[in-house]
Amino acid sequence: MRAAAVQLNATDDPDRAQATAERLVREAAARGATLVVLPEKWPALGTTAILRAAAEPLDGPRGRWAAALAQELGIDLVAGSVSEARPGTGRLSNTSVHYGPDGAARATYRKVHLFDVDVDGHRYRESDAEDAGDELVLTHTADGVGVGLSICYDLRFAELYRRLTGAGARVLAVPAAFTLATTRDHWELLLRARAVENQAFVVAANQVGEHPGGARSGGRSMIVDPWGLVLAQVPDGEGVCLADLDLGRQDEVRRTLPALAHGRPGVYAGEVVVR
Ligand SMILES: NC(=O)CC(=O)C(=O)O
Repeated sequence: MRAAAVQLNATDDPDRAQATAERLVREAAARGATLVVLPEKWPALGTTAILRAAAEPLDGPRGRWAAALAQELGIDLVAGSVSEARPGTGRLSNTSVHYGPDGAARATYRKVHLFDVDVDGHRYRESDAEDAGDELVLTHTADGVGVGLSICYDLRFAELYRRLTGAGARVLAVPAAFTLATTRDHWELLLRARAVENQAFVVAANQVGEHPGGARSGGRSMIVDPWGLVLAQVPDGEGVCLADLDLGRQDEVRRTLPALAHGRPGVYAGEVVVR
């Protein structure tokens, strides 16, 4: 199975972002990818006003575009995330949808951990406009491979990925708009840690460059294998990287270093002895 991570720079212009995403997804499919991941908030990124202006219900133009593209190319498309308008609430969700090769929406995940953080000289307050999801979601490709869905800041919460792995994830999808500063110092470290501790492939698609309002994303989209090795990485700028996910190799890693089987969740759930 060949996977791809798309890296782009979203602004206040969803049509431009869609044209870039389409070019890169088509390139990935032409190079043999059957699982493609887009970044977080791939159509538009910037101020809260920009997110609100670009927000759509999931069956809006961006959702219909993603479904049609997945169907035309015959791929599993984890369409990063979009700002989902939730009519009647005045609020948004940061929502990732997996479209199958038949164009059907197979799974929907809403970001559980909102990024309310001051970093890189910027004040991020996702909760100003967005509501957090409260469900973990494992989806399956058309070939039956378990893919755990997550979004960006979720990457810092190891428990989420452990639960997805326990439910059957072999691949962890991480669409992101990781800040420039945290991409530099934390991104690869966290992606490789999630890969090693879950003995899972990680397909991580990041935004890159500056967005209106001053936020900056660090790029370095990558695909990591269950041993923690970086299989492919996008250079600076917009682009796509691809790698073959060898599920047999993953079985071997899980068999020969059976840390997942050695876990003792019953002990972790107990009280901590404090002296
Ligand atoms: N932008 C995010 O949601 C998260 C991020 O940039 C970080 O955790 O660092």
